[in-house]
Amino acid sequence: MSEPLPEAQVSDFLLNDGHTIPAIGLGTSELTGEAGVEAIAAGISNGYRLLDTAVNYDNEVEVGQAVAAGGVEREQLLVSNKVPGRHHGFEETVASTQESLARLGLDRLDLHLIHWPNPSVDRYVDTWRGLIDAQQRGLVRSIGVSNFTEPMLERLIDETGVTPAVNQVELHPYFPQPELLTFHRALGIRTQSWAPLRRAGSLLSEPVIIDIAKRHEVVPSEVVLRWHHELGSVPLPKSADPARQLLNLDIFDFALEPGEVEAISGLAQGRMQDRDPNAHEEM
Ligand SMILES: NC(=O)C1=CN([C@@H]2O[C@H](COP(=O)(O)OP(=O)(O)OC[C@H]3O[C@@H](n4cnc5c(N)ncnc54)[C@H](OP(=O)(O)O)[C@@H]3O)[C@@H](O)[C@H]2O)C=CC1
Ligand SMILES: O=C(O)C(=O)[C@@H](O)[C@H](O)C(=O)CO
Repeated sequence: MSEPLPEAQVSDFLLNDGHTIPAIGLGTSELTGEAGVEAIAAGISNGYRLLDTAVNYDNEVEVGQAVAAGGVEREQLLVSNKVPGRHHGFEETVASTQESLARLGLDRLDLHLIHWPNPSVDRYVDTWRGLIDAQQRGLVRSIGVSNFTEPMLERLIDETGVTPAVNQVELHPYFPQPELLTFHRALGIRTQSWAPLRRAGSLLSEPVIIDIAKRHEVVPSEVVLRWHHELGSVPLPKSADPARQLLNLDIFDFALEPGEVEAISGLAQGRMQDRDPNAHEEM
């Protein structure tokens, strides 16, 4: 097993609720079974202190086992989960959170998100009230959302008075979402990036990214993940491979010039797939 990074190399961001969050996390979708436990435990050993999961990843048990076996104090780890669409509703959300804690073998989630707004169902405000209640009961430390648009965020705040700490959204150089990030900054909402490497397809072969990587003597994936950091977002790269997990963590010993950040954002071409939250819904 590779040597874990010194703690100092994974900096933290402040959330609007006064808590902090690591500046990078390990995405865990598709990390299931024994191999999933090993990959997530390797991530913890390699230095990840934020684990991103979801009820719908069917790996809460594996995440819990990795946390138990990862060799790091529980208080040093942030476990982040997501409420699925089929559990939307006030009572349903509280019950869902308690069931998740049982599967994870934890007494608290550090961050809990509404996974998708599902606007046609129109229960995301009730679900948000459920997360507020779960937080007040001490079941969850920080609460947030995922795949929410500006109007949806405004509605949550107008109707409940509670601003999400986080909005986790599809974000990568092909889909830089500058307006949404500006909106988040104005409201003090921390952005998290899902698919931050856009699943490591053509993005890592883009000439502009290769050139910037050569200039900084790093590799393209490090440039892309540093781009997220420069934008103030928390990328959640998923990797089952311990060497690539370590590589993805190694983004805190160089910085991109503003012109480089702008050039990378200039690769914008659209969403990765039909995941517009105004239309795409998941139960
Ligand atoms: N809130 C939401 O609706 C969503 C949340 N998410 C979250 O975001 C996480 C990350 O998103 P995901 O869709 O997995 O996509 P990513 O952009 O993280 O890409 C993951 C893919 O890239 C490969 N990879 C990882 N690191 C490298 C590297 N350094 N060089 C080359 N290839 C690499 C991985 O392969 P390998 O494992 O072999 O390294 C994997 O195939 C998810 O795991 C999940 O936690 C994702 C989608 C939606
Ligand atoms: O992985 C997640 O969290 C999801 O919500 C997925 O369903 C995601 O939207 C997806 O399917 C990406 O291909």
